[in-house]
Amino acid sequence: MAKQPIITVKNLVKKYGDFTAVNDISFEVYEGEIFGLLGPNGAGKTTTLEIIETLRDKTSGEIIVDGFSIDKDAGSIKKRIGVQLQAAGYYPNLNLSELIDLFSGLYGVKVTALAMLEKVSLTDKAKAKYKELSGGQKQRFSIATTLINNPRIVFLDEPTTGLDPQARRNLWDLIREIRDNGTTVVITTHYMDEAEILCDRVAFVDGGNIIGINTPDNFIDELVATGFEREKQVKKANLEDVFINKTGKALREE
Ligand SMILES: Nc1ncnc2c1ncn2[C@@H]1O[C@H](COP(=O)(O)OP(=O)(O)OP(=O)(O)O)[C@@H](O)[C@H]1O
Repeated sequence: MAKQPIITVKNLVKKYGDFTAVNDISFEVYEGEIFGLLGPNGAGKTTTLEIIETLRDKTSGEIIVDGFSIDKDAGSIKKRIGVQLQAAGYYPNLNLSELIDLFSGLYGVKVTALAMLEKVSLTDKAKAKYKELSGGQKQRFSIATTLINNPRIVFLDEPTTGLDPQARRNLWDLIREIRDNGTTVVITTHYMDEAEILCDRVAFVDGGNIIGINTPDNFIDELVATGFEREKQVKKANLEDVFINKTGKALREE
């Protein structure tokens, strides 16, 4: 079946004064995939995401999200996407359940707070405040808030930064589940192991340019075909394998 683009970015440019942060990039995200934007600090990933999310103005270019043009119909795009809020948006006196109720009210949709928390395995924290959560729980809660309006696409900006190996794996499972339930996922990450395992396709961004888009497998095969060979790994496991082996796969956040 032909892949259907759900996001089309054409010749996107973003300048901050004289500085060009995004330099005429074009790419498509296909419906139902996990698409990764990878690149060093300052490459332009967050700027690109926030323009697609309608949170930042572009300098020029064209963006279509789920059939809607960002120039003509940003409101329809907002309704169809899920975006992680900055932690500052989580009113400190409300518990998780109350926060979900508040957000669903703002979106004008009816959801059951416990059902949303169930999706991210946080029902036992329904009465807890955001600040009382561990790093992994905070990320899971933040992902739950992106799902409230039953979006067609969710955007996750470095969702696993700072998490321990168990929480990271748990979040990968959650992100795959979101994709398998029919929601397209756009993610940024600095972890290449994560992108290789999780993303269906990735784009490398550097200095405001896209320097390649492909599946992780094809990228690796292309490099190997040039004669590249990684230094031989003499050991069959690494320290992370030891960590997981000794501490188990279960989440340690209670
Ligand atoms: N509001 C702004 N005003 C001026 N320059 C900005 C602004 N926002 C971002 N930039 C610059 O644009 C460039 C791209 O920033 P951006 O945050 O998009 O990078 P990034 O790829 O997401 O980086 P990171 O991996 O560090 O999050 C950087 O050089 C940054 O300093």
